[in-house]
Amino acid sequence: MADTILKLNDLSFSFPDKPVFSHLNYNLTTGTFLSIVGENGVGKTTLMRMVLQELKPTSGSVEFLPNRQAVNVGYVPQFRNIDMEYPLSIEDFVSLNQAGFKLPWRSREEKRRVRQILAETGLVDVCKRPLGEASGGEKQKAYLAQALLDEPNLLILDESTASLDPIAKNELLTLVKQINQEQKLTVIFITHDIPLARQYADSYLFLKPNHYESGLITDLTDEKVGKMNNV
Ligand SMILES: Nc1ncnc2c1ncn2[C@@H]1O[C@H](COP(=O)(O)OP(=O)(O)OP(=O)(O)O)[C@@H](O)[C@H]1O
Repeated sequence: MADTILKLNDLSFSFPDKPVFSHLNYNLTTGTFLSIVGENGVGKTTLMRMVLQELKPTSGSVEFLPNRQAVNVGYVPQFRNIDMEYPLSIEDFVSLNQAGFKLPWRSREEKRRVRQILAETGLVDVCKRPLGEASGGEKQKAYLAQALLDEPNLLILDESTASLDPIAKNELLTLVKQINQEQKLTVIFITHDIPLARQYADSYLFLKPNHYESGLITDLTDEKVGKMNNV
């Protein structure tokens, strides 16, 4: 039987003035590309904040398997524009996630690892460019590379493709899908874009206020999306 990396056990969460979701149960299998979908404000980011252990469940639990230490979570945020004057190059920005990062005293091994990640993410040719001058797609790849440098086995993409053009969206997700398949990296992709989820994900978790549904992405038909939107 396939291994589970993350379990949501009867998970409920409320802010003091707002219940967000209740009694959520989900088993995430190692190596799955899961898409979490649902309208604005339904609680997708709140759920990820619990996985990142920034928020504590009101009841229930988030369980990492086989144990907390075995799961290294990487996080790629939503696209944020970076000031043109931002001083670091793409390479130095990616290196920020390296333990003991001290420019320019990185060890040979640390430099080799950064080079390897830059190659994996297709950033070698632009790595000396100031991050502020990079395109939107290159900036998101730099965030991805930064997250991958720490060798996560669970990667969260939190609306990371929102506001990218279709070519950059597909480039980023093709790259993530390739790493997901080659290295069995488990991926949680939060998005509003159901066609994009269908193109790349294996499974879905659809959140609605007081309701959720999950399954294989092939079962997320237009009819089901319509039904979910009317719940
Ligand atoms: N710190 C907070 N205090 C109170 N309410 C909050 C707080 N943070 C978020 N909320 C509310 O909790 C609900 C869930 O927010 P969340 O950001 O998780 O939704 P989301 O599904 O990620 O939305 P979006 O797709 O717009 O990013 C929203 O109604 C939001 O306004």
